[in-house]
Parts: sequence; structure tokens; C-alpha cells
Amino acid sequence: MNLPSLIRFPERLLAPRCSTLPTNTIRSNSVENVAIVGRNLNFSFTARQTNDVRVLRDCSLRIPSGQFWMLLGPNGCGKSTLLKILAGLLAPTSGTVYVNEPKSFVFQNPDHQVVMPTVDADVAFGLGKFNLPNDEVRSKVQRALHAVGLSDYMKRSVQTLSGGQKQRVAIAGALAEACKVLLLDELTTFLDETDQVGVIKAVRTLWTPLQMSQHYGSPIVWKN
Ligand SMILES: Nc1ncnc2c1ncn2[C@@H]1O[C@H](COP(=O)(O)OP(=O)(O)OP(=O)(O)O)[C@@H](O)[C@H]1O
Repeated sequence: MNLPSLIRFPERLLAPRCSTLPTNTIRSNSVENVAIVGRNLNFSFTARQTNDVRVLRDCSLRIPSGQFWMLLGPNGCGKSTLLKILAGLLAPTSGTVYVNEPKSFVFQNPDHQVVMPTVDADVAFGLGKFNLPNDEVRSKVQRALHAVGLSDYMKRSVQTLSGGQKQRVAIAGALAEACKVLLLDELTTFLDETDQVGVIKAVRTLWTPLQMSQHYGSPIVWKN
């Protein structure tokens, strides 16, 4: 995959020099405001009946905090694969990757992600690991759902939602967890143009106070 042709607004791409840089080297080299670093990423799918499918070849990228980036490229060129590597769902065949934590990945198909019976329970699901008081969970869920325009859907069964609404519930779950990196796979699958703009505004609304109070930004990478 030719990465520079896929990422819009690149600030600086790392020169591909070494394919086996240890992760701790990336961490120590990374300046405070870098959220994603990938170096010389290679990835192949191993197929039994056909030759291995080589998807990524020496991909390097560096994404500073506080920016929206978009992966662009033709069908099958490896955009989802790269996002899954950044999300930690796939391990690269070689190369190194660093992504600021916590990070969230929103699947192309929200049915793979929206798992609880009601909207508010689903948004609260990821907060379970933080052992927060109920009031705080409720407040985070309300803020996140408000940000994605679903305040009136708190008690709705997720089965009754449209694809775009489910996608917004999945994004609300990621926002509620105050992730520092949000990876969105195919934002355009279910959301119409107005909803896409709405979601981007929502993300900015919810993240701006975080950026101001905690002095870090939150890059969003989404595939289009
Ligand atoms: N599990 C798999 N086994 C073998 N090959 C796969 C597998 N998953 C994906 N591929 C192949 O890897 C390549 C990259 O797939 P990927 O889904 O990353 O592309 P993409 O750029 O996201 O495509 P699209 O824009 O169509 O969603 C494709 O050629 C695809 O056929």
C-alpha cells in the first residue's frame, strides 16, 4: 500500500529506514504530542488455498495529537487492515506500532460492536472496567449520547435502531470512555452526509474540554 496516497493532510511521514525498531524506542522517541507512530509495517494474510495476500508493505506514519486524519484509497488496498493494526486487533507481520492509550475502534458494521439490549446500557458497557460510581457513569453516558444527538434514545432497544443510529451509539461508547485515539472504520457506511458532519461536530464538542483541561489532543483516523 502506498501510504502517502492514502492519508490526507500528512504533517510528516517517517522515512522507512529500519523494519524492526523496538516499541520502547518508539515511545522514548515520540514527542509529547504524537499519538500514533507506525514504522515499516508489513502485513500479509496467510491463505491456505492461494498464495499469501500481501496487504501492507513498509508503511510508516506519524500522527500528531489533536488532528483528524483520513485514510483514502481504492477498494482492497489495505485501509481496514491498517486501522485494525493500529487498534491492536491484528499484529503486523513486521514493523512497529505505537498508539496512545486509551484508544477506541468503531467497526465498519456497528452490529459487531453494539452488544447490549438498550442504548444507555451499551454506551455504559465500556465504562464498566473503570469502577465508577453510578452517577458518574450516568453523566458520562448522557453527555456522550447528547453529543451524538441521541439524548432521546437512552432507553431504546438497540434492535430498533437504524444502521446510522447504531453507529452513533458505538461512537458514543468510545467518547464516553474519553479515548485519546478514535479509529473509525468507514464512517460513511451508514451515516448520511448530515450525520457524518454531526458526528464529527459531536466528537469535537466532547473532546475540546478534555484537550483544554488535560493538555492533550485526540487524533481521529477514519477510513472513507
Ligand atoms: N481474512 C482475509 N484473508 C485473506 N485476505 C484478506 C482477508 N481480509 C482482507 N483480505 C484482503 O486484504 C486486502 C486488503 O483488505 P482491506 O479490507 O484492508 O482493504 P480496504 O482498503 O479496507 O478495502 P475497502 O475499501 O474495500 O473496504 C484485500 O485484498 C482483501 O481481499
